[in-house]
Amino acid sequence: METKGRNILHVKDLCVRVKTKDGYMPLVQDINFGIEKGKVLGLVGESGCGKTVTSMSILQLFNQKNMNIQGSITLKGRELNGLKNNEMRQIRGKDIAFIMQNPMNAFTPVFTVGHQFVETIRSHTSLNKKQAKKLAIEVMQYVNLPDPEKILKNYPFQLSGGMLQRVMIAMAACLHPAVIVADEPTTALDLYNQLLVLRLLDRIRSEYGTAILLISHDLGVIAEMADDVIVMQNGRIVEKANVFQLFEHPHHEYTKKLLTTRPSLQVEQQPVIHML
Ligand SMILES: Nc1ncnc2c1ncn2[C@@H]1O[C@H](COP(=O)(O)OP(=O)(O)OP(=O)(O)O)[C@@H](O)[C@H]1O
Repeated sequence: METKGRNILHVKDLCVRVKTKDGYMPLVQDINFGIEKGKVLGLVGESGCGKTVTSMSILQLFNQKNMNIQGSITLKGRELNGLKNNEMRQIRGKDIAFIMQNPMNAFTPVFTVGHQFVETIRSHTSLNKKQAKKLAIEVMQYVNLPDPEKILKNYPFQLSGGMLQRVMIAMAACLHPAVIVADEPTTALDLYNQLLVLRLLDRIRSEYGTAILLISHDLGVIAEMADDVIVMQNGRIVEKANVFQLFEHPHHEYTKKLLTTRPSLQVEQQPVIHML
């Protein structure tokens, strides 16, 4: 999990501190992990343990005036930590995509889904509007979204959460990023849409070799999807292991406690969904 050479994404000694009136306060510390091409790394831990802070730091989404990020975050060997906003904008979406819990937050309410999809494609490619729209439709067909032309004409609020999440995944997938950071991508969805989204992510991983950092509090999702898992508690990694090892022989007391509350989603026991 940590051999830097094979890792597409490598995080070393990450420490994130927030500025307060009493000085800097650590939110996450000593975070070390790597993800190889085509692999899924699960990140689990209770609410507030630092999962989102870790993912936002990887994507350099924090305002550097309030947040101090130390350590190294390399994507295909390139250091991301400390890059300027305009440099990160070139990388986000193209080389590393972010899928967040609430897809509504990913879209601007005042523009149509199509406008936002096409502009995202155009900001990373030399395609003109017509070509970008064609690509958007192709990718939406790839993720089995019904009637892509109609969806593109909709505003975000006109689509269901599940539909919007799949559009966001289509947007994330269309530029074949090396890494997808998916922060609780299924939490806001009903079971049917959870399954669709997980299968889509798995398809993108297997077809494009995309590495996925999958953040979830749902150990059922992690068990289905992840190759390796890291467990966080109070801003630190307390355990790292292969998924089978973690579920069968958890070492840390906190991991054992998490596993006793294990739910929920048994993907293989669900009816087959004919979409992929
Ligand atoms: N922008 C911020 N400024 C100050 N503190 C923050 C900020 N973002 C997160 N925190 C704090 O950092 C800690 C970790 O939060 P984080 O959102 O990473 O947790 P999480 O594991 O993702 O939780 P959840 O599962 O509920 O999303 C929490 O104590 C949170 O209050």
